[in-house]
Amino acid sequence: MSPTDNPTSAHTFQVDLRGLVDLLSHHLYSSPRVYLRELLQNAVDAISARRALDPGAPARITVRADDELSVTDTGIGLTEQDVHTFLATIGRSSKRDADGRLDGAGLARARGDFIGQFGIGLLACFVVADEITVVTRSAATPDAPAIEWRGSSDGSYTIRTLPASAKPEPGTTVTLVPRADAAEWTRAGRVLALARDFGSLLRHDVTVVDGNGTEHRVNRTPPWAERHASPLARRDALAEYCRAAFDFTPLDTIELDLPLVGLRGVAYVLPDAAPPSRRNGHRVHLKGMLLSDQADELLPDWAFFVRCVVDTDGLRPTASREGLYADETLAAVRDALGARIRDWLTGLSASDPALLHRFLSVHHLAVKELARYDDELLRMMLPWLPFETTDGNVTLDEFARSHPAVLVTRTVEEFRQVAPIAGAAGLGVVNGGYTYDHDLVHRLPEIRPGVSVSDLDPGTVTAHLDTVDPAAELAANAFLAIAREVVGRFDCDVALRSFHPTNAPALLLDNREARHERTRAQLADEADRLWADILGSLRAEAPRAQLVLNHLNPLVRRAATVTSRELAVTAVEALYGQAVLMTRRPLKASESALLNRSFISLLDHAMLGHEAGGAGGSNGSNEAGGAA
Ligand SMILES: Nc1ncnc2c1ncn2[C@@H]1O[C@H](COP(=O)(O)OP(=O)(O)OP(=O)(O)O)[C@@H](O)[C@H]1O
Repeated sequence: MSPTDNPTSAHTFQVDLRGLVDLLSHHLYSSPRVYLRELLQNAVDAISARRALDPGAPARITVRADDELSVTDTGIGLTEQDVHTFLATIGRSSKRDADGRLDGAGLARARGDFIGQFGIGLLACFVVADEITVVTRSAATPDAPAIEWRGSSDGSYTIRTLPASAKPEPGTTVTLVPRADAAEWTRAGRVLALARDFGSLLRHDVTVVDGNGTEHRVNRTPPWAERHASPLARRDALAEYCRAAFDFTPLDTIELDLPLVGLRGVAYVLPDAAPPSRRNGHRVHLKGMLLSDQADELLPDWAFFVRCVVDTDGLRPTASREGLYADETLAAVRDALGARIRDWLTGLSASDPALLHRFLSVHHLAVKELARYDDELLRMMLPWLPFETTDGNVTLDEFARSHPAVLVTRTVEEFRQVAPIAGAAGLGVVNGGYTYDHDLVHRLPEIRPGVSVSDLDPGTVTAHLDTVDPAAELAANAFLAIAREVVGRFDCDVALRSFHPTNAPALLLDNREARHERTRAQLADEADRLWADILGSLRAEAPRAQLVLNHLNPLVRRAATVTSRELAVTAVEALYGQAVLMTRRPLKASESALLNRSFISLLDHAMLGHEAGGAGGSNGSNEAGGAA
């Protein structure tokens, strides 16, 4: 059989409109409410098209909400041919060039002048109504008659010519009668709220007329596009807009202006701490029409502390028109807005440090968390973040100016114990015990190359404490020997130094590595052969802990001259025990036993002394005893 015996025939796709509307309403649009946005948008586009021909043409949109809903515009209108070509052909739009392609000049034109571009918007009306009526008269072809088109959700439509008197002026009225299950979307109150939400920044007059004939103005010029009597009045007007749109009073307002994409608006700084995980919805308007109030892709993630409202001509909507299309333009806009907010932050340090501090007092934890992963933010903010230091609560920059060798503790306890003494000895210590702080302080040299940062270790502190004079050291020698013997059992050295505050008798310098090394060594001693070898091979020369006795402290001076060995041992145990307690680290069993023992001995000694004193004698008998 030859191919000609079986001829091919051409067919056209059939579209099941009900299926398409179902698809749109369940999968493309988030809610039936979008029907009003599509109607307003078509009206705006029609006015833009008419004004391109006649710049003085009227520009009014009137929404009537009664038993039925209608939207009337003074736009370009349609001829019968236009109705067949554009209105009744799904996917066809007058807002692209004749070739109708979604690229090249046609798309550029659609994006430049109009909000719509896909040719599916009108279908959104079928989400709330089974029939749409369009009465229209063309402004481009003034002698063309007025046309009435009735489209049904089953895919059929009728068209008829009307007498000129039925529509004396050019423009279009779209009317729909809601289905019973969708009536709530076309009630006057709801329509006004929707119109204000979607259309508050539309650039042509929009009015909603309710069932009583009362007119409600929908849109206004945004405060950033208005002139104000003074910068303060401008700021107030912007803040007022924030209260109305977002329901909070901003800490500050940052004006946004990117002429290349026709974008203007404001970033509002949140007055309360927001977890960075909570992404802020920004309000994005496209040629005045609200595209989304949840657009989180407009700003870089780190800018979680602002909420924006912007109106732009240059960004693309997705087909649902509820989000921004992710293209290079959006990426460039995000970078540019990020740069603007960063400029605000850095500018604040010079122009309004008080505000910067207010900002950081609210957002510093979140800023710190992000700065660990975001190098840019780290560079920008680290010098400004408040840290607890031996100079009080200061920024790292301030701190590093007086202490180019920054020391940082690993725990809050270490800081509490060492800071007063290290501070008095002229050392600069930062509390690295709070979440993120230790990591962040260590990154300071990346942005301040002259600064060094190291973890606080016992040797550094001891080296900065004043040595005592040799004669005093010699006089205390016997006591120090007993002290070394007692605390040596805890892998601890003893040193005698002079330091402030004088009411601190002793300081236990101990760091985590040293503690871990000692625990490991202890395990090695207790372990069986195999494990002892393995643990032994890991042995490192870790610094021992150090008990530094304060020669300026009267109690220590007295203890150093005690002649009774027993009392000297008790004194060392008590001093060591108290110093361990001051570190606030958990006590080992042997340390608890030592504390108990020293407490009981001291009590015993005090009572003995009391009795001896009460009997008129001395406590010399005890000093003579001596054996431990
Ligand atoms: N109020 C109106 N005045 C004049 N023409 C209109 C009006 N409403 C719709 N049209 C015509 O009908 C066409 C289809 O409208 P529809 O809303 O379906 O798509 P669109 O606005 O072109 O694109 P989109 O799907 O992106 O909204 C429009 O391109 C326009 O030519």
